[in-house]
Amino acid sequence: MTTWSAPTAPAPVSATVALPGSKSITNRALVLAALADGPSTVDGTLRSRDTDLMLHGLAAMGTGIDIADDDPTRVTVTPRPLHAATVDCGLAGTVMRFLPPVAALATGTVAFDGDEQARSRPLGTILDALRDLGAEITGAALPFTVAGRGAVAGGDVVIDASASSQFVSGLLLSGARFDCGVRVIHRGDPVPSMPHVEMTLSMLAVHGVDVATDVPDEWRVAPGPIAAHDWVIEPDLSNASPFLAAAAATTGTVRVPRWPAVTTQPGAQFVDILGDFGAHATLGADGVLTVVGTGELRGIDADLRAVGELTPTIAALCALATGESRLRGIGHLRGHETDRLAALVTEINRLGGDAVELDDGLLIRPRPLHGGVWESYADHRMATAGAVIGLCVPGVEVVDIATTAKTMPDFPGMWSAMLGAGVTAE
Ligand SMILES: O=C(O)C1=C[C@@H](OP(=O)(O)O)[C@@H](O)[C@H](O)C1
Ligand SMILES: C=C(OP(=O)(O)O)C(=O)O
Repeated sequence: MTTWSAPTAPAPVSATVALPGSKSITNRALVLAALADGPSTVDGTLRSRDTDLMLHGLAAMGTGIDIADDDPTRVTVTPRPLHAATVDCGLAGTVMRFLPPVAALATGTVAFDGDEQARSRPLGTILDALRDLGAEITGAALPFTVAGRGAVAGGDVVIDASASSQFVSGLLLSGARFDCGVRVIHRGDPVPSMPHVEMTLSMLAVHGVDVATDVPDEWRVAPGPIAAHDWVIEPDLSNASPFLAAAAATTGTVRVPRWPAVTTQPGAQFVDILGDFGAHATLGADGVLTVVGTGELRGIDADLRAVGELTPTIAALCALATGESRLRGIGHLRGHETDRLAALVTEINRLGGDAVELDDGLLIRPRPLHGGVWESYADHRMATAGAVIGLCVPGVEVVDIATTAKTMPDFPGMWSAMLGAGVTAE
């Protein structure tokens, strides 16, 4: 077992942190570009495990993928007829939910598999939906195959997307290329991560796809071409969260450049959540977000259904806070990279904390923490949550810090750079 000694912050952090591109925007841009009516260039492409799996999956099915020699984040995508392939999804929800509808448009059988841990992530909903829409699919989870026939009838489909918004996004991203388009009707508990559905809708609109959203929990994608579009990818605001949390946790200052004034990324909502903890944030006219820790770290009561992927960072701050916190609306996190509710409770409590798993969330009470092993469960956000706690608690040993490469190419390097010369590794 290799562990990473999380560095404590000997002084308040003071740093400017430039984040690589958004995972969610990158993987949508790549799918839309592959299905478009001409070549598109994606600038600022996130190059990480999840996005490289998307690049490889699309390339395996026949899409032209050209990476600029002088800039690995500049990718030109040329749509070509899609054919039989093998696709590795790793542990990436966006790959396992966005590519099966693309594969159904291919001519030939596309075989999907992924990490052992990915085989238990919820997937049946979108595979059943594709069957209802005319695709031929074997299996209900990874591994499975899609016998593409070069076309999908499309039409109406009723799904329960309460386990993941990606079921909706996956169907909408390819829906314009189905013969009849697609009408997705959600029936069930509320769809989580709705900003990610908004992200899908706004990116489809940029590609000229007509989607009607006048009926709640229903999305109608008109059939038709997807226009090519050159993208410049925003920085990943969810991956900004551990760095911004560092400012709040150490009474420091962290600046993130290129913070978008308007965005569908759920990470933008972390700014208000930091305010609830007691930190101050300002967005300058130059696009730099500055978060300043005030020394106060209150407990919070928050419904995180819309921003579930921020939970590990938020729970780390809750474990360091002076008051009780209650995090709600996140039962679906049990189907993320790992069961994040169980993982957070186990790891916070192993360090001496007081975390309790609730039906739909977490209750975290203040209790002094001590050093110890922090398991990451192959979950990039569990690993970065351990780093946040380690800023204030000497002796935190994070297992498999390399798993952060799922969505960040060099988290340990960026973390050290943020801490600068004053770093002490315990
Ligand atoms: O569509 C997307 O890019 C994502 C949607 C969300 O998934 P869930 O709706 O499964 O939470 C989010 O948690 C994930 O990190 C990325
Ligand atoms: C839930 C997440 O990822 P995925 O896209 O694999 O679902 C996440 O990044 O927090």
